[in-house]
Amino acid sequence: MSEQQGIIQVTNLMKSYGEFEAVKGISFSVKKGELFAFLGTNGAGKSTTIDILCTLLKKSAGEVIIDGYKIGEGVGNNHIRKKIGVVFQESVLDERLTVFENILNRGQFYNLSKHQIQENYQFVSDYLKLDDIQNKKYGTLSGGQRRRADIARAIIHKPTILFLDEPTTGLDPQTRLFVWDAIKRLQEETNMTIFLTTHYMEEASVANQVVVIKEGRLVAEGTPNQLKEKYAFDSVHLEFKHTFDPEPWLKEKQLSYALKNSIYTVRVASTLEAYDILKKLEGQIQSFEVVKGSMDDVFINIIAEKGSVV
Ligand SMILES: Nc1ncnc2c1ncn2[C@@H]1O[C@H](COP(=O)(O)OP(=O)(O)OP(=O)(O)O)[C@@H](O)[C@H]1O
Repeated sequence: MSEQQGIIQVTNLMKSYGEFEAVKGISFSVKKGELFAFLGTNGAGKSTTIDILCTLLKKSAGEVIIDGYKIGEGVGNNHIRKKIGVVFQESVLDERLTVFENILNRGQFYNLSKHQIQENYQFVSDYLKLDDIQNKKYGTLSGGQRRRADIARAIIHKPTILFLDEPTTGLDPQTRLFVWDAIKRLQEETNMTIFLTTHYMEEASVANQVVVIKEGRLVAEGTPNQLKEKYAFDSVHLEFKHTFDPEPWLKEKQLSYALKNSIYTVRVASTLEAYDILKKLEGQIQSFEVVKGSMDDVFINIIAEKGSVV
């Protein structure tokens, strides 16, 4: 496998559930060591795709190559399973066992020696800070503690690729930051490839590569910056004094705008252009806010089929 080819290569992947086509021929590639964000609305086909990439679900058509091995052919699936770790939306740990016992079991599943499991346990405990929960039964843990244990279990065999299906959904902001920090450290310090689905756009904004799918089709891909350039824009939100009607002025200046709840959202090429508008309309403005284009805009605009909101 060359660096160019990518550690994950998906070509024209399709999956049908009976008559229903959940994944309709998607192609993309993930480079080794990158943080890859796989985005889409609910029901877009993200979990279906992840389940296929993790060898848990059979594809209907197309080709998937992971770490040089084809899914569904020869020893491909066995090889792939040893190379990947998976954190599902739903937990798969045993509620009656402690965190340590759960992780130990998983290590034995991979035929790791006792010594190797101990060594790897230190490694995962360092990243997920397991000391305070390792002797607690999984069933008694809070949501955030469970997530730490889930990720620890998924990486006890030090996989090359870690699949994370919405790893931070439902966590409080502080726990979310902790889990996110552990994921980023794993990527940066161990060169683990991270394949992530998330509904949090601030997480996607630090990915190396982003792919967006909609109704089973790939609708956009690129780096966060490339996508922001294409689908997001800076804007200035303006509320005017009641005595002033801004529409003739905005039209004369050929500015693109939208009006909602008496707030005008005016699209600008840069925050400097916003400054220029504010200066020109000084005296007529009740309040204002200058807003930088974000990954949220990117997502909303892509999903709305490139329709811009102003
Ligand atoms: N076992 C199944 N049988 C029939 N349809 C299914 C099955 N699993 C998923 N689907 C359908 O396939 C589509 C894609 O589902 P999938 O769970 O892959 O979406 P998703 O992008 O992961 O959504 P979410 O963000 O809500 O997790 C949905 O319309 C879903 O209802």
